[in-house]
Amino acid sequence: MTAEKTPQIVYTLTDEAPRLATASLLPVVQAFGRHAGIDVVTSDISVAGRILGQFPELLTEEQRVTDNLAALGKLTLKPEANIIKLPNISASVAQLKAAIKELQDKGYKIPDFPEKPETDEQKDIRARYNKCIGSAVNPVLREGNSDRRAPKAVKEYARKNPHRMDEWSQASRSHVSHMHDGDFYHGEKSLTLDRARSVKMELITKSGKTIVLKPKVDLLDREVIDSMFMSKKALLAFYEREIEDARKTGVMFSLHVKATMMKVSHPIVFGHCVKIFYKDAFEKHGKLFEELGVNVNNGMVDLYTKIASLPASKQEEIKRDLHACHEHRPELAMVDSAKGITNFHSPNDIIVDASMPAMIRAGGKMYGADGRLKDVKAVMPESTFARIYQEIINFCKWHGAFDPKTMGTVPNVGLMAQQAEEYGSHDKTFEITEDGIANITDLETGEVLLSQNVEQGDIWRMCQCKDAAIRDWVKLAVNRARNSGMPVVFWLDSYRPHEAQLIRKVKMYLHEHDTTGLDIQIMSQVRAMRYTLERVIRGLDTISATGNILRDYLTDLFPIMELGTSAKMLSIVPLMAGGGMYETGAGGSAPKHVQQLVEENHLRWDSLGEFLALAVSLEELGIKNKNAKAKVLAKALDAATGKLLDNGKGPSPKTGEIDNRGSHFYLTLYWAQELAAQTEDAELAAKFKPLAEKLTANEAKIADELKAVQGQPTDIGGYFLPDAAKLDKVMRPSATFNAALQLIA
Ligand SMILES: NC(=O)C1=CN([C@@H]2O[C@H](COP(=O)(O)OP(=O)(O)OC[C@H]3O[C@@H](n4cnc5c(N)ncnc54)[C@H](OP(=O)(O)O)[C@@H]3O)[C@@H](O)[C@H]2O)C=CC1
Ligand SMILES: O=C(O)CCC(=O)C(=O)O
Ligand SMILES: [Mg+2]
Repeated sequence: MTAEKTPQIVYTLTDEAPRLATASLLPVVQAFGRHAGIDVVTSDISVAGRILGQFPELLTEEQRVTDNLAALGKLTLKPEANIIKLPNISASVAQLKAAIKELQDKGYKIPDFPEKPETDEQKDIRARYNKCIGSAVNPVLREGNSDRRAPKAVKEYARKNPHRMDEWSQASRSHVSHMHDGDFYHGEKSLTLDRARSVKMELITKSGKTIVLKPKVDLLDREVIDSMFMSKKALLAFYEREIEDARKTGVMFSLHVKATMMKVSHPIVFGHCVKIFYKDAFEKHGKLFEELGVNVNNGMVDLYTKIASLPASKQEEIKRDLHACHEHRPELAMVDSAKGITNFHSPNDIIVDASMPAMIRAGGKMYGADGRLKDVKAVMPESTFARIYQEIINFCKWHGAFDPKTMGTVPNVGLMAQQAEEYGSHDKTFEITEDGIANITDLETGEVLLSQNVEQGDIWRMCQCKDAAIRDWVKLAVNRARNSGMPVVFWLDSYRPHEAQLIRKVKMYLHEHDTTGLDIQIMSQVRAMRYTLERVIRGLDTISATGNILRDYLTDLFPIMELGTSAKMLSIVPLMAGGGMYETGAGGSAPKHVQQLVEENHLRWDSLGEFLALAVSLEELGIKNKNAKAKVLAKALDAATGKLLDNGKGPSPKTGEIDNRGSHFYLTLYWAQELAAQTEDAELAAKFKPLAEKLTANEAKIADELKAVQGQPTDIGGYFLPDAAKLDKVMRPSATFNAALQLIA
């Protein structure tokens, strides 16, 4: 991004499949945009780029990259912001280490990841790397609340071309297990501030020490703050019970967390489960594991990597002992049964928002080690949100699988602005070192605002939610209700202290709007799910207005049921400062897709989310800058996207059939045809006519050129930092298509 010129649309360069797709789509977008006087500039916020941005002093002049994320974060606070944000990796420690290794191998002199930082220098390095772990991008850029929905054309397409849904049986034994006490829900305390205050978080230990965990947090007037903890004792007892229950009853065991977004608490929650499951082996080898620095909060992959340095016989012994644990444990659900990757391999492999819908779509089943689909106990320790999944499972058992041909749609209006709720909790989450009292205390007056009795090992955290963010969220929900004609349900549980505070604010802020004729209700999550599903099967639509976690969970869950994937969602973040961020889809960066490209030169990534986001971005830009050409581009793009869906020109997962590049070609063809045919702007029509003609005449030839490259391995020169020239060559393999694009260059 250049500082001297104000970019009009910022297109982010991210990771994995979306990064690859960008190499093919962006040149088209830039070429089209130019004719409306729009500069489409890029901003690299990939995990590799973010790592390099942390160590400018260790890099050569050419290697150095600017801190694009910080710059983009600032841009979101300006009214002219117009950002297209593609999904990016929220890195686990294992992924981060792999990225560091790749960069080092490429000659970037960045330091190793310090496992156990001791010196000040190591601590500094670790602190910089910590900024690149987990969900590090989204909370910075999402300076607005979230509006995610399936556009009408997409929903219609799904109704006409329903995806596969596996059957549900009433005899299914699949279920969700969550804690009934001792979790974050159970002991939560919450209040709304009476004025701006600065607070500290401190632990007064039983032995009389005062440990300041967070010296200062500045809070705004009317902000909601929460203090909550998860009891380690209760969590371990819960795991013991559920593991044993799965064994006794003969269902598979699976664990589901969101370790990327809850990047401090959930890895700990995950690690405890692994240690309990393999308790005997951990008891026997615990000391050795400690010496090796094994940390299964990062998954069993960490253990296997670290023991690889041991003599072969010792490794064998450990593996035998781990294996022996399986004899008195239930069968474990697999992430990849062909490769022997279990549910415990890495916390990032079992991200709730993606893993639970996949299980529900598969008739409540997951894969076992033998590659067969089986009933499963889905363990999600935190009760707050786990219950919605049990409710939808109950519903499927009773009513059978959803029917994409007839089911209604469930758009979401999600609270996430200004680091709302869990997003802002990472630097306020602590693993308690000693029994004591955990206080949130006013720095000036010494008043203890919220207090909890905690024990060693408990996870204590504070969440915040700013008043302005809540007010904006209510406004967005009302606007969406008005514009769509759909009822809105706020999924809020009055028994949960944080949400009781929100309910008061929602009721208050609803009065700021004209809600005549609108159907707006507030229900606890379980009731809201039931109510919504009763409508869904009757073909009725219902907007869910939720907090941050359910925003994430529901915007994968419903799209996956309705459309087969969350890639087809329109995902808008109206920024509170007046700008817009247009996210693409609601899912992730599909690492499996990269593997297929490298092995078979086929990219199955569907850029529909990008097409939808781009159309809204262009339209907004047209409205704000009074740029009529941008509006024409937007309208033509929407029409082209509709045509692409109607003609079935989305990518196929199968090598040898149309892939991502093929679908980009068809989008370009239809977009050019629409522009050539429209009558609103004669100049644009004249400009795009030759391109439309050329592409139309060469359709078969280009489609063949794009298919011909498939079926053999290819090289993009890296995983986290692909080689730009190689990427360009792989992602733009049709000479005829590339030459045609020159017509509008
Ligand atoms: N907004 C963001 O930045 C987000 C980032 N992430 C990050 O993405 C990474 C991977 O997450 P994971 O949980 O595996 O989820 P993904 O959404 O990347 O993958 C799950 C599956 O969804 C399908 N899918 C998702 N998007 C598309 C698309 N555009 N086209 C076609 N299929 C698609 C694919 O299924 P199939 O191939 O079977 O068809 C894919 O294997 C993590 O690092 C995670 O943190 C996750 C969510 C949002
Ligand atoms: O920030 C992340 O890691 C993922 C966010 C996500 O899954 C979503 O926004 O749907
Ligand atoms: Mg998500």
